[in-house]
Amino acid sequence: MALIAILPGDGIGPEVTGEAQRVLEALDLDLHFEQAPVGGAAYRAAGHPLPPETLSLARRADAVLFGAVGDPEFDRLDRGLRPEQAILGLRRELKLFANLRPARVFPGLEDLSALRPEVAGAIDLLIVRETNGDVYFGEKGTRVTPAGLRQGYDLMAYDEVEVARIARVGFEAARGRRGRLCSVDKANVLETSQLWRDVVIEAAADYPDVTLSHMYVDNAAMQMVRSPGQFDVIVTGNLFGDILSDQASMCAGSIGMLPSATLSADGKGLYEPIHGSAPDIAGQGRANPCAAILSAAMLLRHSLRQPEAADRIEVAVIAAVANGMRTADLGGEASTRAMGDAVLARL
Ligand SMILES: NC(=O)c1ccc[n+]([C@@H]2O[C@H](COP(=O)([O-])OP(=O)(O)OC[C@H]3O[C@@H](n4cnc5c(N)ncnc54)[C@H](O)[C@@H]3O)[C@@H](O)[C@H]2O)c1
Ligand SMILES: CC(C)[C@H](C(=O)O)[C@@H](O)C(=O)O
Ligand SMILES: [Mg+2]
Repeated sequence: MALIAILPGDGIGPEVTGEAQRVLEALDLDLHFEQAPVGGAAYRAAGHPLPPETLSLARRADAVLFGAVGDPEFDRLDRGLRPEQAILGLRRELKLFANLRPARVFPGLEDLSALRPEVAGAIDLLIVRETNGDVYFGEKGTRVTPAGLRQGYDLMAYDEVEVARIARVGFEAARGRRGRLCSVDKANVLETSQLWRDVVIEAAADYPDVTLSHMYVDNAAMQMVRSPGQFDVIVTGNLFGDILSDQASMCAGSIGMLPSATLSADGKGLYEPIHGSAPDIAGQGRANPCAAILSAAMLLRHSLRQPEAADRIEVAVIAAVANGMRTADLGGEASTRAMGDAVLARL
């Protein structure tokens, strides 16, 4: 029996993970679920966004299904106590450094893509985002400059081991797809990126079958809109990957459709939609649960080694959407629950 930790979090997190759990339960796979609070919900209940009990459940579990964290009520809290610290803490504590964010247009959603119609169908890419380093985890704080000005700072840093291991994830992913890896950096300006580029080139020696290219992040953002079909796998740092993946979601149609897996070297995995807690629609039953449901499929594929079950979920989501099931973000009026029902009906 496999233990799945369900960490619903805030806002629409519980709404979308609820549907993802229903889908997992329907597959009859001998899974056991344990739930724990995280983010603002955990701060409210236990005074900390990532309480020790929640972290220890995540450690014990075979995989973690995560909703979203973030609550405007806590926006003025100290950084260390903000709900968002919970997801950063989980990524760091469980050494989840490799965040996989696939983006493709689902059949029937081509019209929703922010791209020109002639290129909308071409987007089918995987962003491999590093999630243990970069400005997210460098030294940070506020201080007063000699001129008496308040100053905030966040150190951007990557060491060669961190870059080499995410590069390898990118090369391996490209090898299993169309054989093209684009490393996205800002090597014309940043020391971090120059090291990044050197280390990626060194790693390429082990992957002669993969075609490696390099692109500055500003150009990459533009190229993704101009000609998305040129990208197969993108490997990039924490901050650039965060931004590019939200952009990729709208190229594909909606942020409500993009799942993710965040993996460690020892096979641990946390699975979550790329979107946040969406306070503007929370509690209304209007959120699209597809990203969470597709994250559950990634959980089956990567952590539980159940590719057939993962395929079943993905096929069911594709069929539900192709048959016209539309939540508000997809231009329709279906509720979160109705979308979950439609997927369940097609499993
Ligand atoms: N991994 C995470 O837990 C995560 C990710 C991103 C943002 N956040 C947090 O979430 C909070 C809100 O952030 P934000 O508003 O910048 O981003 P967001 O992704 O929560 O929402 C952006 C927009 O997309 C819409 N949206 C998002 N998910 C949707 C879905 N499943 N169905 C339909 N519409 C959807 C929202 O309604 C909103 O208009 C913040 O506290 C932020 O820090 C958390
Ligand atoms: C909530 C925030 C810390 C998080 C990130 O920046 O990694 C989110 O935007 C994401 O994409 O998972
Ligand atoms: Mg993000």
